Amino acid sequence: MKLPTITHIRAYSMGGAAAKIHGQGGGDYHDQGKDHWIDNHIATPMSKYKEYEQSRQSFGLNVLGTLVVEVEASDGTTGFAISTAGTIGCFIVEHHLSRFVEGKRVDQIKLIHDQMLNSTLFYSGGGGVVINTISAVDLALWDLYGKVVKLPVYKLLGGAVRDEIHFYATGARPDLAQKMGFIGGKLPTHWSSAFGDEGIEKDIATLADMRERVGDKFWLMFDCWMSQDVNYATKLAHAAAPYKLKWMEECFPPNQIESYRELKKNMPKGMLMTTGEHTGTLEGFKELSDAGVDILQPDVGWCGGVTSLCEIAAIAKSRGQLVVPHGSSVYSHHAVITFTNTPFSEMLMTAPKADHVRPQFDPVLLDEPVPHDGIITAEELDKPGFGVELNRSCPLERPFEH
Ligand SMILES: C[C@H](O)[C@H](O)CC(=O)C(=O)O
Ligand SMILES: [Mg+2]
Repeated sequence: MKLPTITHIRAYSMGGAAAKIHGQGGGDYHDQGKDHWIDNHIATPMSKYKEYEQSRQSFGLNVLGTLVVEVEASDGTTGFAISTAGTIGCFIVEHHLSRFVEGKRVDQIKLIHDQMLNSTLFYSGGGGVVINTISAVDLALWDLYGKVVKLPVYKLLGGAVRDEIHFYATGARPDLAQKMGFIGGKLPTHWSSAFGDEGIEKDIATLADMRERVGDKFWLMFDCWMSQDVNYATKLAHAAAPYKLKWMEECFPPNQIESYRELKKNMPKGMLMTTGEHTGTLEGFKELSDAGVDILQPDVGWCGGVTSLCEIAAIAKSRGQLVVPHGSSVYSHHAVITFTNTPFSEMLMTAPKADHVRPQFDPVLLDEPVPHDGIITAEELDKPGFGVELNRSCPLERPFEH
């Protein structure tokens, strides 16, 4: 089969600081409206500042907005993907990365990926918004390739190793998630090391209440969003053990490798230590794996795309660790269904009260599959590319046409 070449790459943004409209969700899933559980006094490294304690949006968590990358092939087929990078991402795509994409054949994804990573090293710092942007391009390329050869991405990656994906839910209401068929519920912690023992007592009270509601078997986890120090995390983990907490997630910022190593030594037996959603390099994941992280949690939209996610999964596999990506919907589903070390996956509950299942990237993707009774089947993923379409009724802007 003679494959077409890529003729155009285009980058659009929605929301973020550069936009007039906020609270739309999309690729920047933290950009939600008022009174959403995801912005209600979640513990963060900024919690120590009174004025930034209540809301993550107050310190700029939704400042980037959605980036949409669209690629077009010489046969007229288009592919696209989204991530969190907004207008900054648009600039990087149109003025820098476009040179590595346009003119290549649609199957030259690994070559383009390597060129994008190496050419941006001088300003990427090995992560952050540059890697988010590269991820969106990588995902768009996989989508295009799949649409050209009329195969779902998971088949291009080697095929499914299981018939269905089982999900746990992240949100404020694990008790409701249980009723919706999920296998577990991950709660955000609301208090950080800045609040000392009182913070621990308050989060344990929430955990105890949830344990009471969901019974003994349902998984409960804590997502600590980089808000702790080793001492606090150790105390919280031990206080949570009687309530059968399954794991402690992202207690520290991504580069505090020694803190993870120390916590791993201090954890109660059987409790898992997880992290990775803010790590953007292969080297970073290797260090986390070396430190004994039990579950690596890359975000496929922030770690270099599906191409990087497969490499990260291999690092975890080589040590008998799991890789359970951070949210990211279809972009994760197509990869994890091919991984032998991803026995379950995450559904991020973007409904304001976490009381029903809403597609994670609503409203930007059309036909985004969601779990029913906590499950998505391989069959549901059987559409070319990632099997989703771009919702063109969203207010997309193209600020840097090249
Ligand atoms: C709930 C967390 O603070 C964050 O918004 C999402 C996350 O880290 C996760 O799903 O994991
Ligand atoms: Mg997390």
